Amino acid sequence: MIRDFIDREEEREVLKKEWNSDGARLIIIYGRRRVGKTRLVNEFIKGKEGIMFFAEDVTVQIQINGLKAEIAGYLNDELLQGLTIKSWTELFTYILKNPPEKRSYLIIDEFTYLIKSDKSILSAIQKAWDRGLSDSNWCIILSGSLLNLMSEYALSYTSPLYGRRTRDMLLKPLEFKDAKLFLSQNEKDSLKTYFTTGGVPEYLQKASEYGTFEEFVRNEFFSNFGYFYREPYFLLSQEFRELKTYQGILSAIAEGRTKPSEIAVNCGIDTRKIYPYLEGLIRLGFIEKETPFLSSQKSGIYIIKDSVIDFWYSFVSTNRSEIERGCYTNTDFNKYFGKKFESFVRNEIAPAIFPKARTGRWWHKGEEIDLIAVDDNAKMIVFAEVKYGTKSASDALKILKKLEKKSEYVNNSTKNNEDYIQKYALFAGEITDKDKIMDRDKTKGDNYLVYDLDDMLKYLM
Ligand SMILES: Nc1ncnc2c1ncn2[C@@H]1O[C@H](COP(=O)(O)OP(=O)(O)OP(=O)(O)O)[C@@H](O)[C@H]1O
Repeated sequence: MIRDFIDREEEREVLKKEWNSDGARLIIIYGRRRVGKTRLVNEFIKGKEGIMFFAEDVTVQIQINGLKAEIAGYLNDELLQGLTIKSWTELFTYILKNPPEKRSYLIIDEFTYLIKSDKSILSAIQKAWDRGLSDSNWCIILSGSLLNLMSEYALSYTSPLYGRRTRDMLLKPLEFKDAKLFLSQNEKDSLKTYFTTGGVPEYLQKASEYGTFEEFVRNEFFSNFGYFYREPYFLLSQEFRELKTYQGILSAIAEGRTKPSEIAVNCGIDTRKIYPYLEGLIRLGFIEKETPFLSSQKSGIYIIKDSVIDFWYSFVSTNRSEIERGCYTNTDFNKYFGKKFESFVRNEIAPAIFPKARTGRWWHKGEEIDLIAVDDNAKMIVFAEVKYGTKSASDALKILKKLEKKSEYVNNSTKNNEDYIQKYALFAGEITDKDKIMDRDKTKGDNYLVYDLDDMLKYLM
């Protein structure tokens, strides 16, 4: 079933503007596998004319013949149909000399398969572009999911396409407010599913087949035949050759070893040599480097950003023999959800509640604050604690008082917030008798802020 197209309004707007601009356009769309690049392009071309070419991992000559046939068909060009074309330069020279009369799209999906077979396609496009293709009616879109190849050959400063492309677009996974539209689970289960799949449309589609989170992970992660059982292997093996090192890195981080030196030990390599591997995983969007907010500290820790990778390395990779035997029965994911809930609040809820603030996590010498939001215009700083579970009003008050005390460390270590209004917030999954909180300590007025999941989700509407 093809479901209704969800969100991507900004991206569609950008593509529309490109289409309506004068002259040829050269757009590069990239993003992780399954994120929706092909679907976005398919939505964009509705009601327009042109060529959509799906590149395959085959020989160069087959790739050239394939694109040639598509172009000849679209331009109704029998001469081109009969020509023997042996190189990308020949084909793009032909395209340059025979432009379409009206605005037309030329989309190459999985462009990285062409780069992989023969890098001369890049200079062939560049030369044609410089010799006049840039004045034609073509709106060219090159889309790719092998992110290391896209970064190195299509996007970098040294790429022949650099300076020619009119737009590049990194397609990111959807945020929760859109991701949940795929699912028919209740709000809590939808959030758990989101913490497991991230906002990757194809994964959400898979999850939409299940009414509960529990049913979904049991069938699709913790089963030999599940969709996700081998997915991380597939994703990594498409991008890298030294699979063992990358797997070692992801296992180490999932187990909480987040410093480069700890990760390197886990992989059995020298700390200095770990950085290129970490960079490769950052390019894929699988991990990210985090440094403490409001600090000049450059060295940071590495955390897993991609939820499927995180969940898989947290639960599947370490329990494979039980899963293979069909007897894995874990249902306690609270520690994992706690971690994901924190980043969800930092990345999606805090920007919705404090849209003008800079936000981040702070830590220093064993002390940690889950979220700090600094609004320089309003001269306000909000310190926040994030708790996934259920808290009572009296727990909440204790947490907020402790947080207020802890915030002094930040003031002491950064020494620049003295004249800012300071507020203290608790974000919790559920808060029983929430209304009592303000009554407990009238002196605090609205400097104490409390949000449960229902409050938070209202900000996403
Ligand atoms: N915004 C969206 N709304 C609804 N469904 C979507 C959306 N984006 C993608 N999908 C669906 O998710 C699935 C994966 O999308 P798509 O094939 O476009 O991803 P892709 O990035 O091109 O993947 P790959 O790089 O692996 O080829 C498809 O079934 C598609 O219809």
